[in-house]
Amino acid sequence: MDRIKAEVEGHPVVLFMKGTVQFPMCGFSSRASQALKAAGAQIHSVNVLEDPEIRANLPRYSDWPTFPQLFINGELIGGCDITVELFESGELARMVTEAQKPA
Ligand SMILES: N[C@@H](CCC(=O)N[C@@H](CS)C(=O)NCC(=O)O)C(=O)O
Repeated sequence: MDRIKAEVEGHPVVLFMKGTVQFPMCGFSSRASQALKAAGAQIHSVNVLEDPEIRANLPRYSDWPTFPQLFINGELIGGCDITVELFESGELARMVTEAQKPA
């Protein structure tokens, strides 16, 4: 739980996914990472397939059962469907721009 907290609080845009942004291992993770990239996000990704402990505990931390999971500024935004919807409405670009603004 401490490691998950450190990840989500250590970067403005965090995507827990299956595989990597370059080599996604699941269609949902692929779509979410593509939408984030298109929205201009600098994605900090965590490959849950390589980290069974995070894979097992993240759903309890976030109260969200599946992957991918997107966090912006430490807050759960949702999975693939929500990420793509936010991208299509233009809201995702606004959110990542705001989150990545230098302090
Ligand atoms: N509707 C979901 C779809 C995500 C989904 O169904 N993910 C599955 C397949 S990758 C999952 O995480 N299953 C549980 C697991 O693999 O631990 C979304 O918007 O993210």
